Amino acid sequence: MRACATAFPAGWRRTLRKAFHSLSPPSSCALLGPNLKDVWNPRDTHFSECHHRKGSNGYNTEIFDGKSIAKDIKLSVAAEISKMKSDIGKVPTLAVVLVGDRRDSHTFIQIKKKACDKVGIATLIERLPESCRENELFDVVASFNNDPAVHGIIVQLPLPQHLDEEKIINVVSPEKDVDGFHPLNMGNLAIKGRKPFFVPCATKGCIELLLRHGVEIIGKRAVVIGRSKISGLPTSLLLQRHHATVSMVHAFTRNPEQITSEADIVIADVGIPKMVRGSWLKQGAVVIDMGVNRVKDSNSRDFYITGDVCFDEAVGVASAITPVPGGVGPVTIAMLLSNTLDAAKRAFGLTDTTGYSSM
Ligand SMILES: NC(=O)C1=CN([C@@H]2O[C@H](COP(=O)(O)OP(=O)(O)OC[C@H]3O[C@@H](n4cnc5c(N)ncnc54)[C@H](OP(=O)(O)O)[C@@H]3O)[C@@H](O)[C@H]2O)C=CC1
Ligand SMILES: Nc1nc(=O)c2c([nH]1)NC[C@@H]1CN(c3ccc(C(=O)N[C@@H](CCC(=O)O)C(=O)O)cc3)C=[N+]21
Repeated sequence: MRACATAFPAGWRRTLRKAFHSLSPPSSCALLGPNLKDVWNPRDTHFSECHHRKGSNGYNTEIFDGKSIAKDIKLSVAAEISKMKSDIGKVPTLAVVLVGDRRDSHTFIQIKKKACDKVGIATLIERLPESCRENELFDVVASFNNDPAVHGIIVQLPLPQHLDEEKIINVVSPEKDVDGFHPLNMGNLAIKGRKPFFVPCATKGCIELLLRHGVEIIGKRAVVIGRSKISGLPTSLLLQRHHATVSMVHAFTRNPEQITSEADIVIADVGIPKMVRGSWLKQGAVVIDMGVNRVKDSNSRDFYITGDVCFDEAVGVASAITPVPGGVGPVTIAMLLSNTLDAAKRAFGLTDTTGYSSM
């Protein structure tokens, strides 16, 4: 803590100290319920409609529909916000910080803003130039931390190279950290029995897809390919809290296909288009493809979106797979809305949660 704090200016040290003192949610934290189980059951779990595709071997693969699950979650978030508005005259507010001009980041922010507008979440978007100094970014985050009218804060990643991502994530108030990237939230996710304020949205999206389709996780072998803080690492942590036996594959893993081919559940979060081949999968495995990669079409000047898994090869081998687009992505956005609603409920002293934020 001391080594970390000395790197910040005086005002920031105060903010940090305040954040660290108010951090650890008590184990009886009402938001997450007094007797948190390590298995997270979304309140409205119901099994989604099935779509199938037949492989060349005649084996059917179920295609999980992320869009319809996202729609369902958004409807229940919108209904709660509408009730909140009529009961107390307030709505949740999400603050978004966007640094630089990355096209993909602008697209993601547009998607998030549109989704917020639809369910009644107010947004404040702060755009900073690519060249902005670390202190300017700290100041923006601090002003959102200190503003009681702001309930959730996200700093869109990746940041330009000269900015230290970890330092900036550290100063987002953990109670407003709807991305769930703050080390306190990540640490509490890692430790059995502890309750993070928020779980990262893509991770929740991934587990929600499994639960809604009745995929058994307890005791299963799961492999997560990728260990980023945005999705690979927290997804492995949440899977272990659901009692899966989890292996991690990363850039230094030798023979990844040997590990994936023994897994009941394969989660790909690498950022390499179609890296996971059909031959990497066990017959009957459930595959969650978190990759969202923009690839140039060889026949035109257009780009198309594809996942980390070779979808056509996986059909006929996997028992189920998420498509890209239309799989984890839309559920991730829905989870951001749900986390923001929960942040506002906490701030307003409304303890009932949507059931999507806790475990
Ligand atoms: N659907 C959604 O909601 C979301 C989708 N994404 C998508 O997920 C993908 C990954 O994004 P992100 O996690 O931010 O990426 P990062 O670049 O932060 O992380 C990539 C991870 O993949 C690992 N990796 C890289 N090359 C290999 C390889 N050859 N074999 C095995 N592992 C490898 C890296 O390992 P190492 O740690 O050793 O470097 C690293 O852990 C992207 O396509 C992104 O768009 C991301 C977030 C949300
Ligand atoms: N602070 C922060 N939080 C994040 O959660 C975060 C981030 N930074 N940086 C980038 C990654 C990526 N990510 C995605 C979210 C939704 C879709 C999504 O909606 N995908 C659609 C397609 C989107 C499109 O058309 O481009 C789909 O898969 O169907 C994808 C990727 C969140 N991330």
